[in-house]
Amino acid sequence: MSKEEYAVEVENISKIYTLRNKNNQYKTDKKEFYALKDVSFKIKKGDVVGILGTNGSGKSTLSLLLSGISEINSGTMKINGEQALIAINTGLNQQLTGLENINVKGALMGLRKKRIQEITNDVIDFAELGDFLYQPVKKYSSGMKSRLGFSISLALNPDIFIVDEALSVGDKGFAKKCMKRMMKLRDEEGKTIFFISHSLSQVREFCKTGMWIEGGQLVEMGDINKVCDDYSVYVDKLEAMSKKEKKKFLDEKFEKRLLPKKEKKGIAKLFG
Ligand SMILES: Nc1ncnc2c1ncn2[C@@H]1O[C@H](COP(=O)(O)OP(=O)(O)OP(=O)(O)O)[C@@H](O)[C@H]1O
Repeated sequence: MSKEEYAVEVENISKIYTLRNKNNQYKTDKKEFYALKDVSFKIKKGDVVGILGTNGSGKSTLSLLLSGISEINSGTMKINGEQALIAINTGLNQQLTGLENINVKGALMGLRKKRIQEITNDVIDFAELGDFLYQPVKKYSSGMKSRLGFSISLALNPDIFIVDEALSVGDKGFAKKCMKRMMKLRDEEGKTIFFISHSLSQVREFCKTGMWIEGGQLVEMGDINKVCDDYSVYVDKLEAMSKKEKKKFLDEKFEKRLLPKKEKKGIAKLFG
């Protein structure tokens, strides 16, 4: 591991996505909005961060940025160490078998044959997929893909793990085994872990720091229990609203995420 105190330092990062308008597919009718806007934080090495937020708030967008799969539109991001994303639908080539996927990933990372063999042995041992490792991934169930993806990321042994709802599709036994392994990463190996889950009890139990993202912005960061408490109050408030009130509230919130025309021109200039 490198000497820096922080595993991740991000300052004012934004991610912009384009939305197509209803009934119209012309370019001029596209809307741009902030999936994330001006998010800043620093995470110390060895911290275990639970990312909370309602549907569409920007959690997965952040996980893709942190893992380097997606690029920021503005701001700065410094990642000190190797990182790996563990998510339901990323990183596996559907046409290749489980074993071929391991080889391709290892080769892309420039690993030696011996290291790839070690990783393969670890995956065979942890994923418990048996003969399915010789089948193309497209023949896997979603739970089996999650087993393979999780096992590959574990075997690669990065400094920073980003876990995005990966456990939600696995069976109970495998989810339990993964949690146990992740606790070991946390307690004995001092890894930095970002953990996205809609299960507040799981997040409270596993994480030290809470990060609440809402409407693409960082609302609160701090002690996990405090952030979970405040987030629960918000969710309860939202649930207590009538359907109409809720729609109005969410629409207004979304309006705030749209890029104003003036700003849009500036961004277009900067990023082509
Ligand atoms: N590739 C994309 N193109 C356009 N919009 C996108 C894309 N990916 C996500 N979005 C939008 O960006 C916003 C943030 O999505 P994101 O997936 O980060 O939310 P989330 O907090 O992970 O939600 P959930 O809890 O439902 O998984 C949403 O409005 C989503 O529709």
